[in-house]
Amino acid sequence: MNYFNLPKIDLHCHLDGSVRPQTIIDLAHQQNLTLPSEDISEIKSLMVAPETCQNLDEYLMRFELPLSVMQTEAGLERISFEVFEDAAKENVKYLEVRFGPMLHLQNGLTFDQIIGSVVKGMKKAEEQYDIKGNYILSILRTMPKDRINEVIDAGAKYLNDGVVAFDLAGSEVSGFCHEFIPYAKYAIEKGYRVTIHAGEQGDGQNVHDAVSLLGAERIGHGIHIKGHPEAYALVKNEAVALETCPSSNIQTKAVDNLSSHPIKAFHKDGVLITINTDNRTVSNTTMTDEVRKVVEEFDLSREDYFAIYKVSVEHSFASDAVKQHLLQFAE
Ligand SMILES: O=c1[nH]cnc2c1ncn2[C@H]1C[C@H](O)[C@@H](CO)O1
Ligand SMILES: [Zn+2]
Repeated sequence: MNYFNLPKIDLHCHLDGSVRPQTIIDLAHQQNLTLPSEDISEIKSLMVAPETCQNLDEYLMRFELPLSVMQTEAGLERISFEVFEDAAKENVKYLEVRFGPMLHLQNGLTFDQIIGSVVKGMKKAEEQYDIKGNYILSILRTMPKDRINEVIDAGAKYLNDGVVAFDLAGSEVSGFCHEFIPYAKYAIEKGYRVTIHAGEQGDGQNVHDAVSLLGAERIGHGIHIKGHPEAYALVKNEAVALETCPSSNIQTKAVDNLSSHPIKAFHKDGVLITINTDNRTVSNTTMTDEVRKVVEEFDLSREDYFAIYKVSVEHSFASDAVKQHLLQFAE
């Protein structure tokens, strides 16, 4: 299989984890910021999480540097354009990018400016390349909750015009969903779709809670439904799609190595899985690499690949028209 030429869909990609190292240097100069180094390979090494991370929390420390240059409208718009450009150039046909608006308040931007800037960058890329996209607004579980509804309100202006869904991200502790029930409910009432990071560092019960308490239609990672029969059955029976990110899962120690990743076992058993990058820079990856790794490690056929592609289309938060467009690329 020619992995580069295959049509691909990425439903789980973080904006701040997918910044080009050169862009960090350019924006730091424009914004008069001092960098730890001017050398691009050193900047890259500060952004890429090592395979020897202890856990998710260590992985999450790699976002500080990119976030430092993501505090202006121009910076956000450029980075958004570039992530769609990079994906389009490797035949990603549809990309859902997520980010945490609350992480971009350091210079006094409003939520409208923050969300408006990334949507503008995405639309510019959609005009130039054969790619379609949408944004997901992530709330960081460890941050104060007092402004969550403000984020939801600000994003509502862009709903189905660049923004489609609500997510919870960041460090994962057991039972976190209980604290977020009113916020997820508010987002759903406003018209957001819901995907939640769960079962990555935390247990399978978090996945069960995300679906049953928060209304998640998709789950970020969801690895730990393995070993939790109730969560496994719920995900399978309710056709909740898992957004699997193989390279990231190894770095964060969600799995020991690729061969022990449950992705193929899930797929063979009818649990809906998708293949995604998580963070193009922090995980030092592309969709081409993620697809190659999964297909080669688990000896998937072309038919298997396109079955997964179709799950991605069906469970994307794209409009029906975009879904029809994406199905044209399927075999
Ligand atoms: O894989 C992840 N799990 C949980 N949180 C994550 C992951 N990748 C990135 N994040 C966090 C760090 C980013 O700053 C934030 C918003 O994109 O989301
Ligand atoms: Zn993620």
